[in-house]
Amino acid sequence: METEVAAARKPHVLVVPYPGQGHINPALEFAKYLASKGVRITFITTKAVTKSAKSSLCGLLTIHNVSDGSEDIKDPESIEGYFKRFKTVFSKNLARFIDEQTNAAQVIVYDSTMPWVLDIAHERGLRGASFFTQSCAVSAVFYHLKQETLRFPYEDSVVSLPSLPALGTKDLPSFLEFMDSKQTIPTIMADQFSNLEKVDWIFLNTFDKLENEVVDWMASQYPIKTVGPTFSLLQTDKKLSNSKNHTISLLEPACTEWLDSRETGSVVYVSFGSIASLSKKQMEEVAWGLMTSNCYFLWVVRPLEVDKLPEDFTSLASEKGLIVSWCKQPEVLAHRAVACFLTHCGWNSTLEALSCGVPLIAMPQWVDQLTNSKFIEDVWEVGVRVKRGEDGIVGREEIAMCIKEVSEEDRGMELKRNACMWKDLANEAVEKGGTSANNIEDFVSKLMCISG
Ligand SMILES: O=c1ccn([C@@H]2O[C@H](COP(=O)(O)OP(=O)(O)O[C@H]3O[C@H](CO)[C@@H](O)[C@H](O)[C@H]3O)[C@@H](O)[C@H]2O)c(=O)[nH]1
Repeated sequence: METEVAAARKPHVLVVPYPGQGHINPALEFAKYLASKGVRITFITTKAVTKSAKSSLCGLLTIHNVSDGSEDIKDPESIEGYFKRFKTVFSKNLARFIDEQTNAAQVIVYDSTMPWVLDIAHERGLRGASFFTQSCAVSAVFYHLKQETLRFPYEDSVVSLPSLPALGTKDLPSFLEFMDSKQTIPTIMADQFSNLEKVDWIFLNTFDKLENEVVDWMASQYPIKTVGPTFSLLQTDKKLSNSKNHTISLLEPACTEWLDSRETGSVVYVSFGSIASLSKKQMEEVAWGLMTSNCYFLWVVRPLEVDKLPEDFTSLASEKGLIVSWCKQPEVLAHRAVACFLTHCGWNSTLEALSCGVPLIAMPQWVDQLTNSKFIEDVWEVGVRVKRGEDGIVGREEIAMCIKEVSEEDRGMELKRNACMWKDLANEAVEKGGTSANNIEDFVSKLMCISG
C-alpha cells in the first residue's frame, strides 16, 4: 500500500465522466488502469450516481462526489433544463473542488460531451484530455454534424461520409424523441468537437482494428488515440487480475449459480442498458418472444421496468428464465453458458460482447445504437438486427426468429467464429505491445515527465 507521501509524488489526474452508467464504466476502467501504472487518480462524479460506490477502490484511486444540484430538484425537468442545470451547477462545484485540492493535479480527463471542462482545466493551468465513450464511427458522424457536412434532421435517405459505409436513415444516430427540445441532444453530440483543437489528448474507447478506416480518417483530422476496450484493460493485465471487481453497479444479484447449472452455449442474455425504457407493449413482446424461443434466458429488468412485464411472467417463466434487476454484465458475457446477447447496442455492451466473443441480436433504441447495430450486422458480421413492425414494435415472432437464426448451426457458427475473431483482436489491442496499451503507455510516460 502506498504511503501518502509516496502517492503525493505520483502524477495526479482528475477523471470526470458524464454521470451515466454507460459513461462512468469505461472512464472508471481507464482510471483504474492508469492507477495500476502508478498514476494517482481522483475520480469525480455526482452525488446522485456515487451513492453506492466505494470511496476508495485501490491505493491510488479515490472517488469524490461533486454535486450537480440534482438533489435539490423536486419537479420533473425538461431535457434542455436538465443539461443547463447540470452544466451550470456542476462546472461551478467542479471548479471549487479543484481549487480546494491540496495536492494539485496536472491533467483532467473529461467526458467528451462536457467540452466546457477544458476551460476549467486551462484556467487553472491543467492540461485536458477529452474521453469519447462512443464508437469512432459514431463520433465521426457527430463531427460531420458539427461541420454541417451532415445536417439533422437528415436530408437524404442514404448518406456517404468519408471512411464509413453508406448509412441509411435507420443506420444514423436517431434523436427523434428530442425534436421538441431544440435539438438538445444533437447539439451536445456535435459540440464534442467544439474545442478539440485546444485539447491536449483525445481518447476513444475503441481499438484500431475494429474501426480501422474511420480511426485512420479521424486521426487525419485530430490526434486521436484509441484506448479500448477499457473494460478489458485490467482483465488482460495478469499482474492485476485480483483488482478487477470494482465496476460501480446499482444492484448485483448473484447469477453465477444459475448460469453454472446451464449447459455451454444455452442461454440468451438480455439487457437494454441503463437508460433505455421500452414501452409496455414492447416489454411484453420481448417476454413472449423469449418464451416462444424455448431457450433459457437471463434478463436484466431494471426496477422501474418491472411493472411492464406481463402479469405473473416471472413465475410463468421460472423454469426457463432468470430475471434480475442488475448483474455484472462483463462476467455474465464471459460465462460459457451464454450463447448470445439480445441488446440495445449501447457502445459498452457492444464492445463487451465483442471482447467476449458473444454473437448479438441487435435491438437498437436511439442515438448511437442504430449505427452500432449497422456495424454489428453488416461490418463486423457478429449478429442480426431485428425488424420492427409498422407500429415500431419488434414482435414476439421476430424476436424468437432472431434467436433461432443466431443459434442455428451454419449461421450461428459463422457469427460465433466472427465474434471470436474480434475477441482475439480486442485482447491483442490491450495486451502488452497492443495498440491501445501502447497509446496508454505513451500517455503515462508524458504524465511522468510533466509531474517529474
Ligand atoms: O445489468 C447490467 C446492465 C448493464 N451493465 C453495464 O452498464 C453499461 C451499459 O452501457 P451501454 O451498453 O453503453 O448502455 P447505456 O447504459 O445505455 O449507455 C449510454 O452510453 C453509451 C456510451 O456513450 C451509449 O453508447 C449508449 O447509447 C447510451 O445509452 C455496460 O458497461 C454494462 O456492462 C451492467 O454492469 N449490468
